Formats: sequence, C-alpha cells, structure tokens
Amino acid sequence: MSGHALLDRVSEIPTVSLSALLDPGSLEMDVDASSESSSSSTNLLYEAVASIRHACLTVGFFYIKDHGVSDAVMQNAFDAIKKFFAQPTEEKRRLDATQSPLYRGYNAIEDGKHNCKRTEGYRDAKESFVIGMTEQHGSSPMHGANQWPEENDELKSAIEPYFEAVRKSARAVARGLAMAIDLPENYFLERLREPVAQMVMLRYQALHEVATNSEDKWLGCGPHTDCGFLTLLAQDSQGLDVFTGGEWVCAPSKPGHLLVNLGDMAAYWSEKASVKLKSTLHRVTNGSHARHSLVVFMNPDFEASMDIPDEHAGDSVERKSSGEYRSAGHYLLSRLGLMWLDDKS
Ligand SMILES: O=C(O)CCC(=O)C(=O)O
Ligand SMILES: [Fe+2]
Repeated sequence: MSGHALLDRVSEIPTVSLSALLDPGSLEMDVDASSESSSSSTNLLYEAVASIRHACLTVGFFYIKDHGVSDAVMQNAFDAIKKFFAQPTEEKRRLDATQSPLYRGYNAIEDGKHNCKRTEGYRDAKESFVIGMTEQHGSSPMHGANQWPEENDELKSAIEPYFEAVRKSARAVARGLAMAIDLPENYFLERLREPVAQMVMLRYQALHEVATNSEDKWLGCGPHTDCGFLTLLAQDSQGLDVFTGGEWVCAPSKPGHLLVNLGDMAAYWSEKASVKLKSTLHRVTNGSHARHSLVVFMNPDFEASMDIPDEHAGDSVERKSSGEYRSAGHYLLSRLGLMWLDDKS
C-alpha cells in the first residue's frame, strides 16, 4: 500500500494523564483555593482537558496514562486471548459469531467480518473475538448475550475485568472530552449509563503466515475511521499507523499507556459544538510476529440523544446533519448496517 509509516513523528500524538479526571472530586476543589494540593489537582485537571482538546483538534488520537487499568488486569487479558487464539480453528469455531444475533464471538480470518471497512482488493489478515454489554434496564437491541467457552471460565474471568476497567477509563476520558469542547462536565457521562460498549480482541497474522498462494492481497486492517464514539486500544506490539499531516505515522504500544481515538459519531455529534472533534484514518500493517490488540469501543446509551443544547453550541452554528438520527443507537445501527435490529427496540 502507501509506503512505510514514520516513527519519528510519534511525539505528535499527545499523552494525557487521567488521574485528575478519574477523581470526581477534583472540580469541586476549585472553589477551595486555600489548599495547595487542591490547586495542583485543579491544574492537573485543566492540563488534561487542554491536552485532550489539542489532541482532538489535531491528530484525533492520544495516549492516556494513570488510566486506572492495572498492568496485571491488562496482562491477564492478553494472556487469556493469546491462549484462546492459539487453539485449533475447530475449537474456536464452537463460539462462531454467526451463532449470535449480535455477531458476538469468534470471527476467523476467512470470514472477513471485522469492524473495519474492507479496502477494495485487499483482505484483512486477522481473526477476532468479540463481546459486548449484556445487562441493561432501558430498551436497547444492542445489548445481549456473549458467547464464552462452556468448559471453563478462564477467558471470561480474564476479559471481563479488563473490559470493565477500560469502560471506567473511557468515562474519565468522556468527562474530559465534554470539558474540552465547552460542554457541561457531565454531558457525555449522563449518556454513558448503559453504554453500547463492545470489546474486540484481535490477532493479526505475522507476514510469513499470511497466505500468498491466492490472488488476494492482504493487510492487517485496511485504512478506516471508527464509526462509534470513543475507542480505547491496548496493543502488544507495533503495527498501528495513523494518518496525520498527510502522512502515515506509527502509533506504537507504550508500556502502561492506552491509546484513545475518536470515531465518526464523535465528529458528527460535535458538529454543533464549539470544537469539532476529529475522527482520524488509521490502519494496521502485519509485521514479522503475530500481533494482538484489545479494542474497546465505547458508545453511548442506545436511546441517548445527540442533541447539544443551544446554550452550549458554537458561535457559527450551522447544523448540517446532527438531527438526522433519533438517538446514538440509531446512528450506530445505521453505520453498522444493522437497521433490522431496530424492530426489537
Ligand atoms: O488493532 C489495532 O491496533 C486497531 C484496530 C482497529 O483500528 C479497529 O478495530 O477499528
Ligand atoms: Fe479502528
């Protein structure tokens, strides 16, 4: 495809500490200016919000640290999913995604059913295992059962704590994001009570494993933007490239960090806001080793309205499309081509 990605520009992807955003008290501390520690905490909060704003206006990607997901929880999740993928195909096929009305479960390489858009003439050399949210109180056709191995709960007990911890970090990001675009601090949080979150675990083949005997050309994951709200990624090795400033830039894994990016829903939702969020093109290239990644797609409650009240809108409000969808869930159904699920809502 289009040449090598640049590693020397990775510093353009900012890093944000979530410590002040994970702490719900830090905003109130602002009024208590007498304490030094409270003002340094407030500074940390505004620093985080300013870097999120900068990232959203420029690259559309940022690393997060102090995100509350422990190394042990992340390592367990990677170990468990590597073990799952290392099984024979017949074993993995017992959890085939085609058995699930929500397409959750295992997708083999040859199925080609992954979250990314297909690139004409190319196939993605990766397999995936997908889970999503189960319990919910409101009406959402995008919540439902996951498929797990029946014999033992090793996979489930390693993946669920990771998914939960990352959703918590995603809420902290959402809080910062609201402040970054001049919305009330809780604007997104109030719409993430029963989020339509999904976790996609991926194994990309090493180049030497990629089939060469067919007409097909292969990629890890073709260039695409994510269609949802926020994506939080952990990767065990390099492979992700981000298109920024007219070039592909490497976004390698960094110990202790997660990588966040904004999807098309965030861009669409912010059309009326004072700051427009950027959904950036990215791709994955296969390398000399198999690569694993854990991707959490954090989307709002199915029935969440994407309307932004006029008092929080930007000056030059030219509302193009943001009123087109009844709710965030309907936006997703339409983008994922799952409109038929709507009959159930
Ligand atoms: O595996 C990765 O690093 C990125 C995956 C991705 O972009 C996606 O699933 O949308
Ligand atoms: Fe993506």
